[in-house]
Amino acid sequence: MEAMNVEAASREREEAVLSIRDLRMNYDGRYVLNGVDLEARPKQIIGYIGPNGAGKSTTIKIMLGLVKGYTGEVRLFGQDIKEAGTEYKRRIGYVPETAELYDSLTAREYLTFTGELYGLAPESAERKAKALMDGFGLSHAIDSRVSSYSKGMKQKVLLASSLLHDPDLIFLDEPLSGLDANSVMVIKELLELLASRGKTIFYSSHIMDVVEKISSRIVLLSGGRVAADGSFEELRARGGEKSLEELFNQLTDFHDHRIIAERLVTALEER
Ligand SMILES: Nc1ncnc2c1ncn2[C@@H]1O[C@H](COP(=O)(O)OP(=O)(O)OP(=O)(O)O)[C@@H](O)[C@H]1O
Repeated sequence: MEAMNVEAASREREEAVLSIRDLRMNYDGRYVLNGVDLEARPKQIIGYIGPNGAGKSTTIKIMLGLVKGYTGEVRLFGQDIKEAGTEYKRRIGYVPETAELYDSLTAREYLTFTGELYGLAPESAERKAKALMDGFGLSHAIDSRVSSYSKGMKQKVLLASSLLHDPDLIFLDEPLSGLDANSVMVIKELLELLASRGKTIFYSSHIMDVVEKISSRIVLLSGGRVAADGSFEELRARGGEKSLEELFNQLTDFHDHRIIAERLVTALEER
């Protein structure tokens, strides 16, 4: 029985697209991540939430190989990223929290360039760039410089650039930032369709009603560890019939919003 459990556990781990064990990271002696355990499988849309400064971006950047110096184990597609070389990065898409687009390029140039970096042939990269820009309602602006784009338009270009090489694992930091309500609906549908086709989507956001609606699983990072992990319904069953915003306050043990707001107003009114 024991042997079977071990076997099943190791098979489960092999199937995981992403597997993190006892991840720790400190900056200047202060532990930001202090024993994070996490696994993700194909078809999951995981909302990664937590207070400001909890270490969400740090976790994502470690998985992308952008932050070194951690301890613990990070496996993507079954391989330890410390031993994996760079090939696995072709299977990853990433939308960073702060965009670093090459503003002097047009969207067509930027997307074709990004596609080529991921190994697409130039004509295939350009065809996909055009299709994605069409899909996002930006075909009219494809030959304009990205520097002239609005915030939401830039966000769409970033989303397009993270998807055009058809990655299996997609990391999104605040993916809906700056998008209007119609665009939010398109992206939500898109993420669901991608997940249904076997992709894994791992995103972090502070917009709780969006997280509540689009995540098949919610992982809450607090105090350097995973403080809650489950579907919204599971978290709700644990915490009472509450909104995700209220559960977030409860799970991070935060109840002082009124007092803090009052202190701020008092400080503003002081002569
Ligand atoms: N390069 C760095 N050097 C020093 N400290 C850092 C560095 N990067 C991040 N930190 C610190 O690590 C902590 C976690 O930062 P991180 O950006 O991962 O948080 P987050 O959960 O993504 O926050 P937010 O929700 O505000 O985006 C913060 O206290 C931050 O100041």
